[in-house]
Amino acid sequence: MIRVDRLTVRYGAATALDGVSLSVAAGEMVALIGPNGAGKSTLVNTLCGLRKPAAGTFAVDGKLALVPEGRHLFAPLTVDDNLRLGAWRSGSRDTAHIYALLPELTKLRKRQAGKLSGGEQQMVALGRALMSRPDVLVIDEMSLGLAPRVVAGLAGHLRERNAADGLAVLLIEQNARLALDLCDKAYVLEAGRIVAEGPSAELAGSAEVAAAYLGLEA
Ligand SMILES: Nc1ncnc2c1ncn2[C@@H]1O[C@H](COP(=O)(O)OP(=O)(O)OP(=O)(O)O)[C@@H](O)[C@H]1O
Repeated sequence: MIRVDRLTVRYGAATALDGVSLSVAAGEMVALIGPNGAGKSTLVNTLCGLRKPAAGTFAVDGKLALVPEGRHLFAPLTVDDNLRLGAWRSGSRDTAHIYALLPELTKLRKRQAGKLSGGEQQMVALGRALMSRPDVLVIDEMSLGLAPRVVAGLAGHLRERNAADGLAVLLIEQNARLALDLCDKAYVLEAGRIVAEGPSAELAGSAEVAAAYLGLEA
C-alpha cells in the first residue's frame, strides 16, 4: 500500500531523511519508531504531499488517511461535525458506520470536540480518518500524552479494523513497546536513516533496540 524507495528530504542544507526505504503491504501493520528529530514527521509530511523529496520516490496504492500528531480537531465543532469533515472529499457523510466501529463515540456525538479529554479527542481523530473508508492509515504519535488504558483501547480498535477489514497501518510512535506489540513489522529511524528493520518480535529481542527504546539493559 505504501512503498518508499531511497527517499531523501532536505530542509535547506539540512538532510532530514537520507535514503529511507520502507514498505507497508496490504493488511500489514507496520511500526516506525525513532527518537525526537529522527525524521518521522518529515516522512509523514512527504507521504501527504506537504514536502517534496530531493531524491528517491514514494507510491501509495489505494486510499490513505492520516491521524495527525496533535489530533487537529475542529475544536468549536461537535464530534459529529468533525467526523463528517473526514469525508469532505470522499462522498458519504454518513457517520453511522463510525459509531458502530467506535461505540465510545456514540455518547459524545453532540459534544464540542475541544472540550473532550485527550483520549476522547484521539478517538475522534481516528474516527474522522476512518470516515473515508481508507485502505491504509498513517497514525502519527497516537499514544502521546494518553493513559495506558486509553492507548490499549485505541490499539484494540486498530487490531479489529486490521483483522476485519484488512486495514493497513503505518504507526509512527515514540512508544516503542506499544508499536512493537501492535505491529507485525517495524523500522527504526535514527537521524534520517533506517538503522534496523524486521519482524517486531525480532527487533524487540535485539539488545540494541531493547536498550535504546524499551528501557532494558543491553
Ligand atoms: N521546517 C523545518 N525546517 C528546518 N528543519 C526542520 C524542519 N522540520 C524539521 N526539521 C528538522 O528535520 C529533522 C527531522 O525532524 P522531524 O520533525 O521529521 O523529526 P521527528 O522524528 O518527527 O521528531 P519528533 O519525534 O520530535 O516529532 C530534525 O533535525 C528537525 O530539526
